Amino acid sequence: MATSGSSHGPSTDQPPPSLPNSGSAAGVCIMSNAWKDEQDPSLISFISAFLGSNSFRLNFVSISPDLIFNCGGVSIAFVFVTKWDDCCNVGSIFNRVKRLKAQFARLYVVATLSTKEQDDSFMRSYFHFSIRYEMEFGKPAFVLVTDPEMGFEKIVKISTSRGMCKQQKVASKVKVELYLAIGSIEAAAKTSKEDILANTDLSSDKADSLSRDSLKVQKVSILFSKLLEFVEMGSSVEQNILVTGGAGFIGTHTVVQLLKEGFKVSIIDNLDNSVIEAVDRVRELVGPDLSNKLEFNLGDLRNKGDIEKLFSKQRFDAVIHFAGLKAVGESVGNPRRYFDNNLVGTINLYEAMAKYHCKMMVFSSSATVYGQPEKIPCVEDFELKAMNPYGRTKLFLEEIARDIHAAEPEWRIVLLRYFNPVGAHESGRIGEDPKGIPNNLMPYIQQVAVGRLPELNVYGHDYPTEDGSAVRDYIHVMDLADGHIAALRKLFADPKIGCTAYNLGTGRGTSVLEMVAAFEKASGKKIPIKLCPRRAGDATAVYASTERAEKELGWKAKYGVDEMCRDQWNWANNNPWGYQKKL
Ligand SMILES: O=c1ccn([C@@H]2O[C@H](COP(=O)(O)OP(=O)(O)O[C@H]3O[C@H](CO)[C@H](O)[C@H](O)[C@H]3O)[C@@H](O)[C@H]2O)c(=O)[nH]1
Repeated sequence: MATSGSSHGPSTDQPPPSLPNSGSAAGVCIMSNAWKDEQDPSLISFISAFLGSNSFRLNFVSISPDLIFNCGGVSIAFVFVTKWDDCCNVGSIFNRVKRLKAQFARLYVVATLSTKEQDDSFMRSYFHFSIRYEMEFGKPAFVLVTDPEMGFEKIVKISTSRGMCKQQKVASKVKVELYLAIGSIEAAAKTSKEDILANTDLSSDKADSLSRDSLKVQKVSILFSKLLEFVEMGSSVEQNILVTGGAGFIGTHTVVQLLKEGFKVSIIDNLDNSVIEAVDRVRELVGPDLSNKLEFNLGDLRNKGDIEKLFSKQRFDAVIHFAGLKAVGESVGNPRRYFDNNLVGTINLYEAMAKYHCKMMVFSSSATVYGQPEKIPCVEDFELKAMNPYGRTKLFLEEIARDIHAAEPEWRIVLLRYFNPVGAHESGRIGEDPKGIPNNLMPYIQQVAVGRLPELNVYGHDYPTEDGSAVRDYIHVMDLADGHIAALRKLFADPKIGCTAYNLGTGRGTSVLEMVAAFEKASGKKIPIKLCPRRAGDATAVYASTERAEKELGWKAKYGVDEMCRDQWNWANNNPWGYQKKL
């Protein structure tokens, strides 16, 4: 198409414009094959070139939304309703939206309603059908567009008014730019027609139609560049994460990382095995600005009212579910307490999540679900079995998660099977602080080192291992915390995640005696030991296959045993009595 070399006249031959800040690999745009087939091919090739020039990879696949943008692990889905016919297609539109709403936390329905009648009819239907199709106001966001080529103005306005945009400033800047852009297009369109007439012998009508075509392309290009900015803004919108048991050992370390990664966090914890001082220290570690994004709620998952209170006042994008009891020995003596806490609490949580359409969960499972593994390393698809009531709660909860997902496939659940979490935050301000005599190896060693306990009982010195003591896969709690961030990003990014288990371990086995030696080296303290018979139910050697987590979550443990012992000692040395001032 010729515009006679005009430098400012729009032309379909011009390369698509670039976004000002688009760096390399801005993200992925997935376009529905069906949607693509309904559009004019020139529009699709324009969009494709445009996205390409802005470092967006465009893939055409069969998907239910029309477009999905994924930037930085956040998926934003768009559906375009271009034909509104209130006598025929309303039910199918709302049905489709209902289905997609359950699958995408960020879904926008862009409805083109060019006449007042269509607009009125839409409003009537929206309120009429909202209960039947489980619409809540603003969820999903319906973006009503009167000028199909200028939908972005509405998108920004509506998203701003609904508080979706993190930075109002950004939204208003975009709006100003948009108005400037509209003005410049109009100016460009006029110039273009004059240029065509001045530089060619085309008729006025032909020049008119050419300039209209090119105007259309330019409008589309503006729409898309703004859509992309919106998507980028959307990806920086704070996601709100509910962390159950967030005051505990793994919880506090994960909350620090979540806040540092830009998430907003609400903790619910009954402080059964933790103290509020741990949350105060998390606040101190992240500083006042990030601390403002952390909320603590004293509550118990067994109490439905506590959960309801939480969900009814804010929307959560996902839940990381740590809350639960974890002492093997105690569970043998009091299984009902374990079933009540771990099972009932989790079932209540699922109910509230379903009611409030929050269907993404990262669940704290455990390597305990492998029982006594027949082979090592443990691979996620090994047969599962439990050895004690605590282990059974983890196994049941994994099964419950799989059943829920099988019945309602829109759920996305990641089951993280922790191996042996140890270590502490490098600051030495937060760490593990079990109540009573510790059951686990490292807290026990730590208490011997600070003089709280006289010696370590080494359970088993006749195992068929190099030094006769049992072998485990110890993992630094900060690596574990990062594993949760990776799992969360995976949940947001991958609609096909389903219900998937991942091992979080290092893939390396260390014996009890090697661990004692490493701690002695890190602390400079002698740890007196007593060789004792094997502990009932202990496996000889357990360590993880880390392949699936590496491949699918892009996560790998960074720290070795020396760093684990260094940080554990730093915590113990600075807090010999844990979070208590003194005993
Ligand atoms: O005072 C102690 C405590 C432990 N050990 C030994 O140290 C090793 C590690 O024991 P932990 O109790 O620290 O950890 P476990 O491997 O037994 O269990 C941990 O990992 C399991 C999964 O493998 C479950 O998740 C469980 O909840 C969790 O505590 C075992 O050989 C144990 O016998 C001692 O010798 N002395």
